[in-house]
Amino acid sequence: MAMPKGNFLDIHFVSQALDYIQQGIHVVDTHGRTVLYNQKMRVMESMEDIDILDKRLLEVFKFFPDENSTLLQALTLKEPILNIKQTYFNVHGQEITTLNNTYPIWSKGEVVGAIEIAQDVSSREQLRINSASGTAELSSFDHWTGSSPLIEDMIFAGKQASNTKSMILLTGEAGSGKERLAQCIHVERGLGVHTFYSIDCRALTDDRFNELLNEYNDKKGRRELSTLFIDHIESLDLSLQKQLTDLLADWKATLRITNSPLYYPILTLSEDPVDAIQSGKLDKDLYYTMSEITIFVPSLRNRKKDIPELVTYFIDDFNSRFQTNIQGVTEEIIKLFSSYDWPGNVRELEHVMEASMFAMGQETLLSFTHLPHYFRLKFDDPMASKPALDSSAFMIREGKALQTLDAFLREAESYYIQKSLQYHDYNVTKTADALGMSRQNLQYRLKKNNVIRKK
Ligand SMILES: Nc1ncnc2c1ncn2[C@@H]1O[C@H](COP(=O)(O)OP(=O)(O)OP(=O)(O)O)[C@@H](O)[C@H]1O
Repeated sequence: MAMPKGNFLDIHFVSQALDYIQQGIHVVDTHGRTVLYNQKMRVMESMEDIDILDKRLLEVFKFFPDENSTLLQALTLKEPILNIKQTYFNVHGQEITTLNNTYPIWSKGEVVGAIEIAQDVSSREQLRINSASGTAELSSFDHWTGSSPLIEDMIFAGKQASNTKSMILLTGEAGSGKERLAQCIHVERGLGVHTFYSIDCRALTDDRFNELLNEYNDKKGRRELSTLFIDHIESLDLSLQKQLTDLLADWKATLRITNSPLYYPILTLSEDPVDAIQSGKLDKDLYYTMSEITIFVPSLRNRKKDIPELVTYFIDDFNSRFQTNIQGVTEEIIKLFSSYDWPGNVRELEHVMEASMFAMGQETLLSFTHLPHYFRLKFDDPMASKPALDSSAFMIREGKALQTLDAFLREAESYYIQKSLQYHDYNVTKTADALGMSRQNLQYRLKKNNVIRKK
């Protein structure tokens, strides 16, 4: 490749240029850490830079046990891996299918990284049958993990709803367990393991939505009752929401006449319906049509009593998947987990547990040092859940082990940005100006560093 004159071919230059390419581009270094990730890839994998940059692939994506990432294969085999279709899951548990051409990158006779050029084929496979992993297992109320009062109320409401023929709306934050609850209701209704169909509305076009509904009609046939689980309604275009309103209104009208549904719709919203209507994301008529029975799935921060039970559940689950024998976690971990707010809910806890167990050697008790690096950074002091604001807090402290330079620099960055924001009365434009960066860059850093933005 011809090199331009001057000093402008830096990583930001390259990354901006890659954003114009209509195929997903993902570049990792020799450790499998992401160094470049273009706009198309962000859309295909529903991820932001902050979720992925500088992180190892296996910290971020989950692959089936017998499949390895094509990027990691290209790194270890030191040869191109061509035309491979790969299905995997992002940190939010979303299933992604891509068709990849992956190449090692060489410098001075050594492999220094790998580049993947990917095409999205998930949209062709958005009608999932059964659970995300494609296995025959569905969750049931008999094995629900968590028994806090809010969960008891939710299970009670779920069981009552299962006794009706009505459509059901599940609301709750991302990762709180809505799909899991939908599966429990399906099982409680006595429906078969292969009759739980799900459509994820994120990134669906008009045509694709209709195609999926037709595919569903073809697949479900007329013999066995099924659930049609429509996930993330708020992501549908308003015109599609109108279509969905009509479909659900027809469904209700048929039920009134025949008193026996052809299928059971269960829908989800990951936002507060009132906020979503006010912000113009959710059609009011759709909301009224689908909200006959609404069940709220509580966020993990409002039911921290469930954390020890969930931790034990994930240890057992990953022990059996990874063939390990981890016995438990230290008390410090439970205290620390209970002091944290879990914005990504149970899914975030699941990922933290998975990454921590992955990092363990022969030890049988999971402790602070096993937690993923990015997660440890949130807890300068294992008992604190907010980044330090006192200038002395991120300096060298007596009786405390030195942190790595990388961790120190991140902390310093977070501290300096926070102070600058306070100084400029939380005005992002003025702060960005003063710090000599674009507004967009500052916003990215605010997110990256979990900086608190309001007084
Ligand atoms: N009670 C639970 N016990 C064990 N695992 C759970 C529980 N609740 C949720 N999970 C796990 O957490 C992850 C997120 O759950 P789920 O997909 O049901 O959430 P969601 O609310 O539908 O998320 P999203 O809105 O992002 O689609 C899944 O891997 C799920 O298996």
